[in-house]
Amino acid sequence: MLVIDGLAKQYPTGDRALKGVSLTVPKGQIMALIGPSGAGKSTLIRCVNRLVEPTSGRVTIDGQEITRLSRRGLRQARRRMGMIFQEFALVERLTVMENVLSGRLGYVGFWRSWLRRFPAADVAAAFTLLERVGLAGFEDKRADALSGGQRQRVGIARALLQNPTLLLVDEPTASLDPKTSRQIMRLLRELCRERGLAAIINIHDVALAQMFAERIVGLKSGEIVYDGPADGLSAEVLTTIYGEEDWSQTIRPADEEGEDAGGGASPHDPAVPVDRERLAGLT
Ligand SMILES: Nc1ncnc2c1ncn2[C@@H]1O[C@H](COP(=O)(O)OP(=O)(O)OP(=O)(O)O)[C@@H](O)[C@H]1O
Repeated sequence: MLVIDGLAKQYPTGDRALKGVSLTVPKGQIMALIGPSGAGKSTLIRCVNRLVEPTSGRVTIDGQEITRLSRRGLRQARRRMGMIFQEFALVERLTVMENVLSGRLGYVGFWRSWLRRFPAADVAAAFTLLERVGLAGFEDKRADALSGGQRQRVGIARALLQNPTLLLVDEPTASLDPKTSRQIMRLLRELCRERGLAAIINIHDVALAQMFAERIVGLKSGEIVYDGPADGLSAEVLTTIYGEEDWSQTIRPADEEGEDAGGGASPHDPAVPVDRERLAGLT
């Protein structure tokens, strides 16, 4: 369980990005964070794992106060927080498998990771995860040869290989087409359910947030102005969050008809033969 209590962030420029945000995200809950540009969504997500240092307030995960940890303690605690970014943050010239295994860097020692020699169990777990995210057969493909949706799947597999209890997801669909965006959101929801993972997803697309998150938190100017169920997002609430607008086209019923429920890789993506022997060299 994640508990955020009175979190505030003032950047050195004077910008007050967060003004005392408090919320609790229970195990297994998917929470979408919405709000206009500059509302503080990214700052909030980054304060949870202290990529951005909060000015004041507390962040606690499963009883451990993250905001009090030393650098070393923080490094260990970050293993439990899987981070998934908009821009995928893959190492382009490395293979899919190598990118996924980099999720274990917080666990294996420096020399092992530098030499990219990972325990056999990690490699086996990475194979299983790649299969789960629909990328079986892509292990040996270079990251820069993948489509946006495939890259995001690699990012998800990498985050899950950490064995996190919480996912921090920053605009996962910002550079994806609408169908791929749905597939990625569905995959995230399924994985959270399967693993009892909590997730905070910073997302601009209100309809997608409504469709895939059970809880929506609306931020405006560093403060929570809505915290409730997805179907509570009325035109009035959206006006409070974003300002006056015609919201009738934005608010959609949570229907997913006509979607591909498999979440697998596109049939147009040629499968790549897996060189298991070469990958065995990583162990
Ligand atoms: N590194 C920084 N230095 C100074 N100010 C910053 C920094 N990062 C963010 N801010 C400011 O903090 C406020 C919140 O920014 P943040 O990026 O968290 O908002 P956001 O809701 O994620 O926006 P967007 O949806 O556009 O990504 C903004 O006023 C922004 O200008």
